[in-house]
Amino acid sequence: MISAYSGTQVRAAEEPLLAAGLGDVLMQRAAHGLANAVITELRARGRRLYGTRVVVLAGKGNNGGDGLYAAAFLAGRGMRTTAVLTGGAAHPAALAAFLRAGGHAEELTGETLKPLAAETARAGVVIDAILGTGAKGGLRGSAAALVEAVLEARRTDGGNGFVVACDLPSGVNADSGEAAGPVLPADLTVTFGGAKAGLLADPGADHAGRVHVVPIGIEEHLPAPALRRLEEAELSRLLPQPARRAHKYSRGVLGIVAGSVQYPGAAVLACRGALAAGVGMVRYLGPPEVAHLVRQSCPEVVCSDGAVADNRVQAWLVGSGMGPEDHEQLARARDAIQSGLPVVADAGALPALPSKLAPHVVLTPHAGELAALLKRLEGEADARFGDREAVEAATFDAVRKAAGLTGATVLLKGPATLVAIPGGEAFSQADGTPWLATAGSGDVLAGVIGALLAQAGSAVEPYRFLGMGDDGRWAALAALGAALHGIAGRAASDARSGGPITAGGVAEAIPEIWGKVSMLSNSGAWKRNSHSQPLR
Ligand SMILES: NC(=O)C1=CN([C@@H]2O[C@H](COP(=O)(O)OP(=O)(O)OC[C@H]3O[C@@H](n4cnc5c(N)ncnc54)[C@H](O)[C@@H]3O)[C@@H](O)[C@H]2O)[C@@H](O)CC1
Ligand SMILES: Nc1ncnc2c1ncn2[C@@H]1O[C@H](COP(=O)(O)OP(=O)(O)O)[C@@H](O)[C@H]1O
Ligand SMILES: [K+]
Repeated sequence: MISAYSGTQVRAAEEPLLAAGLGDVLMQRAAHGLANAVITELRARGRRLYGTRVVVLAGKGNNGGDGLYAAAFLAGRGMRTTAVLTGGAAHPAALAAFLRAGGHAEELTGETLKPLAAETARAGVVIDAILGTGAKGGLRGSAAALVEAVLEARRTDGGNGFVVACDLPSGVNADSGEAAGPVLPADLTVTFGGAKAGLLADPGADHAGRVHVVPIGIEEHLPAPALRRLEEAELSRLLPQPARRAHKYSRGVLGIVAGSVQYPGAAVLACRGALAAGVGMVRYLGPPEVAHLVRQSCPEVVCSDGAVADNRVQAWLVGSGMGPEDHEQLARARDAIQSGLPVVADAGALPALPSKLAPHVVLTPHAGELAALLKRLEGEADARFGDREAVEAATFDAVRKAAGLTGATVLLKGPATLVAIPGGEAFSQADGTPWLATAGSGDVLAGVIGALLAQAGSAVEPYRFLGMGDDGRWAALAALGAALHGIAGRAASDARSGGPITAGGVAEAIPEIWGKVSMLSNSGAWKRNSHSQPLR
């Protein structure tokens, strides 16, 4: 699991070591990790260190100090290093070390801005150490002008050096991933002590490139993370496996209220997602025309046009492919949401939610749907997240806000899919490929999460190892679904040499991904019944 922290959490964890006079030791460790990452990257690219030009953009604080110490180390290895001092001053000891090592420093001024921007754009390596966790707001003033000029020079002259962000791309908010001003996008972010939450949430995640965490000795002082990312070890532990004496009802039945005469395909794709994700049985409720199509495409599904109350299930999925005019389906969706069972509420169910929900209700909006939901809940006049762009500019805050206002678990779909419960645990999964942005892909995801909810029952124990409160399991389940969906999408594309995929293709890829991920677990996966079948 990747654990990510707010800037404040990391700074608090540094406190005891700073109080013990270890500030310079921490900085040396950070700088060393940064320099080593640069060397590893250059070697991986088949580039020589000797003579390669490095420009470090160094702010006046400790982030700039890290960058200057790292550049001093690289100068000692024969790299040609220039420091651009962006804040009118620099960390004195780090600057002295840099100059001693043979580095060359330039002050950023009105006159030097253009030539320094051109030099930065041409450099083989750029270390962005303007601002770190001490930033207030985005880049401003001459530092902002420099980054804009570098971006412009790269656009026009095509510089292709790689950019390494020191701790986080300067101007990205460590807590939220927001970026109020210009940002130099990094190929690699080397972050210290623990990943920053803003590196796992867009737009910060988009600017960060690959994220590499360098331990500096503060780790034992870190609290519970602000944001988690499940990796293979956790996924394999959390994937349900049928017990030897399982029967279809004990494995979990998912009721699906989805699709409409206008969008019948959504019902089919949701069913396919659910069937691929290990559920014991799917019951479909909807108009006869849609049920007919579902039967033809998925003969495993039991269809009816009955009422929610007449169907015994362990979880519901409602809303995919439904519009505001589908009154009968919407009435079923409301009944399902109020049943007290775990529910995925997707697409068309989102505008028709009851006012107070609980974390066992998982909402699955994309950014546009989340904006509409928040606009309704906050009131149009006060809405901070009134449109898709506003949500995309602050995804982590938006998803947390929606969880807080609704009381539900909220999953915001996107390149980094975020999941949050009210006032608590949050996850970020970025396992997919942009090819997943294809019609019907969200319906498959809703089916997958529905199937996981149906299999999870009320079990709490399997999630304890994640170190969260009990409600956090709803977020973990949703994150597990997003991860499966993302990995399956990537596998489906890889099987076509990286080419496009269809939503149906994603569903088809899920069982094999499930099998592969489960095989990684040797601790015995999640067992609902007492007689478990060992994994082979
Ligand atoms: N505390 C420590 O001893 C350690 C800190 N570390 C590094 O130090 C960084 C944090 O250092 P600082 O607290 O000095 O803060 P920064 O280096 O992030 O920011 C420095 C200063 O920039 C100014 N500033 C803030 N917002 C600005 C903006 N929007 N535009 C222009 N200037 C702005 C402020 O005066 C601020 O104090 C971390 O990100 C990490 O890289 C690491 O070296 C590990 C140890
Ligand atoms: N750029 C992207 N990179 C990776 N995954 C993406 C990207 N854009 C969208 N996705 C994923 O694709 C799915 C799209 O869902 P959604 O927008 O609901 O599609 P639809 O409504 O057509 O079913 C989500 O799982 C989302 O996380
Ligand atoms: K930085």
